[in-house]
Amino acid sequence: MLGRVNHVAIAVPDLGAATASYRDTLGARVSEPQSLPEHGVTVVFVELPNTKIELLEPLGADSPIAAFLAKNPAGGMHHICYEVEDILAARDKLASGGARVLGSGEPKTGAHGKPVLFLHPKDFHGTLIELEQV
Ligand SMILES: CC[C@H](C(=O)O)C(=O)SCCNC(=O)CCNC(=O)[C@H](O)C(C)(C)COP(=O)(O)OP(=O)(O)OC[C@H]1O[C@@H](n2cnc3c(N)ncnc32)[C@H](O)[C@@H]1OP(=O)(O)O
Ligand SMILES: [Co+2]
Repeated sequence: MLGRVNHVAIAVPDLGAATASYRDTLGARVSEPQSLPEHGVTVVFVELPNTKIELLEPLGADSPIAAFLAKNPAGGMHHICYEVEDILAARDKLASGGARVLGSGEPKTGAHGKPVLFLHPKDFHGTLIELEQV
């Protein structure tokens, strides 16, 4: 079911500072910020040879990462995104096995313009999983 790791996400309190750290201190190429109000975050992507790092900060009052940052005020690893060929088939297989698909259960369009879903961290060893159809 799982394909490549599309990205590893780090939630941060200050996207500008995190962008400068990756660009200037670590010498990485970082994309322009993307505001995603339907997801309650603003993101940038750090482009690496074999995957990406998504840096994300809360956007709006109801950001799904607000509670995470309240518990981790300096920021922290937030989720890992795996690529799948058929997100609906993956969803149905996982849900039939008892995994909790977050939100409405219907894929939403993610930062790359592709359908994405999230799986509850408590069902996967304390790790929030994002699936992205490629
Ligand atoms: C899609 C656009 C973009 C892209 O890549 O294209 C993105 O990736 S956007 C990313 C932001 N969006 C999301 O994260 C959507 C899915 N997330 C959620 O629905 C919530 O964050 C949720 C339900 C995972 C957690 O919400 P919240 O923290 O408000 O709820 P709880 O406090 O009840 O948490 C329950 C339980 O889970 C633990 N938790 C929370 N977040 C994480 C995490 N990132 N990794 C691991 N564990 C997490 C939390 O500590 C609670 O544990 P407990 O032991 O009960 O205290
Ligand atoms: Co993501």
